[in-house]
Amino acid sequence: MSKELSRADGFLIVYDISRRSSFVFAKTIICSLREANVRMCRRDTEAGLFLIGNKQDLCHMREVPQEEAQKVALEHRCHYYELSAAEQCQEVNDMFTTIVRNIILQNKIKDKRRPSGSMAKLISNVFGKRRKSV
Ligand SMILES: Nc1nc2c(ncn2[C@@H]2O[C@H](COP(=O)(O)OP(=O)(O)OP(=O)(O)O)[C@@H](O)[C@H]2O)c(=O)[nH]1
Repeated sequence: MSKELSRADGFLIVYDISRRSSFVFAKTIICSLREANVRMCRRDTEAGLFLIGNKQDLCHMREVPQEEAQKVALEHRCHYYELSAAEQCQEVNDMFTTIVRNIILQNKIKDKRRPSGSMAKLISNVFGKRRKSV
């Protein structure tokens, strides 16, 4: 995984519910992101993954059952949404708001877990801020 990708707070992986090949590709991406987390021992600080089934308006041509996508999402600790970007503008907005809120919350939790933050606070409490010598 590149440095830029490893710093990401979250990933939105969008597939087309009427094209199974796009779902298969989405699964490949999810697996490689989670494998990278394991390789880097980042289970505690892993990025949020959001699996999104788009083109819900084409459900009469559906090739990916919702239950199957939900199962994959559950297996890989992803949040799951299904919507139509073309017809559900408000749902898309709400989804982005939820995703951003979720990432902010996760970052707060990660910050609390990070020992270096509290160690830095402890050092600054003990020694105070360095003053310039006169
Ligand atoms: N019916 C329907 N079509 C959609 C929806 N969202 C996007 N599309 C159409 O899907 C096509 C691809 O959309 P893009 O925005 O180009 O998405 P992309 O991920 O770049 O897609 P690719 O070009 O296939 O890689 C366009 O013709 C869009 O109009 C949707 O919710 N419903």
